[in-house]
Amino acid sequence: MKQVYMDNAATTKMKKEVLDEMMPYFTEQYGNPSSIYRVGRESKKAVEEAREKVAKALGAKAKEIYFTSGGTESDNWAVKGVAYANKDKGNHIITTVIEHHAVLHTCKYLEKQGFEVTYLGVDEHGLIDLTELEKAIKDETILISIMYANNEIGTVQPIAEIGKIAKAKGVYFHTDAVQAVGSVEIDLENSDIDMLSLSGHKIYGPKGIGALYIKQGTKIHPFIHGGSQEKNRRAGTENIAYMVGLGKAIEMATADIDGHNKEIMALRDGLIQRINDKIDYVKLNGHPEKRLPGNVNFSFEFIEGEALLLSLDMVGIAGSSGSACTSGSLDPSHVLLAIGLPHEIAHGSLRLSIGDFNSEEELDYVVDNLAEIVQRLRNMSPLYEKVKGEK
Ligand SMILES: Cc1ncc(COP(=O)(O)O)c(C=O)c1O
Ligand code: FES
Repeated sequence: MKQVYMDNAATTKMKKEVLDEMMPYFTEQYGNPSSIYRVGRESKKAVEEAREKVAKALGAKAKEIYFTSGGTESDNWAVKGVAYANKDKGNHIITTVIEHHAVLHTCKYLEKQGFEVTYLGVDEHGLIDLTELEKAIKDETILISIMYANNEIGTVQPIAEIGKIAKAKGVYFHTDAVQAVGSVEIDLENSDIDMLSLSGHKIYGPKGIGALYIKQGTKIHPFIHGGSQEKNRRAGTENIAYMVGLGKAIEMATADIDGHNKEIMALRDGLIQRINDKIDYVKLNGHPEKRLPGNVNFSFEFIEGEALLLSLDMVGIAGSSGSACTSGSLDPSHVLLAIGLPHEIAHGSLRLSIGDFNSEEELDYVVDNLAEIVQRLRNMSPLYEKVKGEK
């Protein structure tokens, strides 16, 4: 059966070029970077070259890049690390209600440890209000953590403006850029971002590797205690092959962001257009313009997301939904509720995230099948029959 993978925001298929660069570090190049003999020195060199690549892709200095096990660890480190290191200054953190759980659950944990957290709301498109942010800052505020782009609805926040506000008030600014890297130009040297999280598996690199950018001079605690790796801040023998993979993946993902976005956006806009044309009672979630190039998120009235996903899977299409059944909790997505969707509409949502391996022809297959499935499911819905009858 045909397989169409449209869940690139969940994870991406690793590129062959990335795997090729990683391979020698599993076998011949096995040295410990901390050792002084040749195989060790070669590993050290590979790690530092990978760090350079990550730094270059983000306009940062190599010494400001710390390898981690992924986006989740980077977020945990940034938020907890700054909170604990700056307790003498204050105990207040500002974030948003639409963050990834890696930030939200970390903040919930910190609340139990005596920190106070303000969760900013968002408008119907998923954007925060800058005036509200400014008003939320108080003398005790030590950190603002706001994601660059949202993983579910793709909305891109006004990061430069947030950075300016944070800097003017002398508050650290962390951004979770796991979904943004490779899709937006990032120039850290000329930004007011103090910490930035990224992850390998969202940019055609391996899973289980990521990085945290920590601007020089930022007061932050180490995350893992032990050996002297990562400048005494994140101990443990380096996962060299994966670091090399992340270096290659980010180099490829940022080589031509504009050109790449044009291609992906053409596919995305075509998909949005065709869904709007072919299916009624639909709503595009997220910002009409300020959104990630590959993100498509629709709500379909009179539909259960779970039934939709299972039916799509039966014809080989992989997408995702903010519905309870896929998130493992009873509530629908906190992001869809935060943009004001009623429960029943949030339940009927579908995210299709387009990536480098998708083609125009695949989109035709998706739209044709989606239209058919939606109609079939709606024909089983008494509510839909009632609304149709009234029309
Ligand atoms: C916005 C965002 N932050 C953090 C993460 C977590 O990254 P990782 O899977 O590398 O731990 C993800 C991925 O699910 C994400 O989309
Ligand atoms: S769609 Fe699965 S619980 Fe509603």
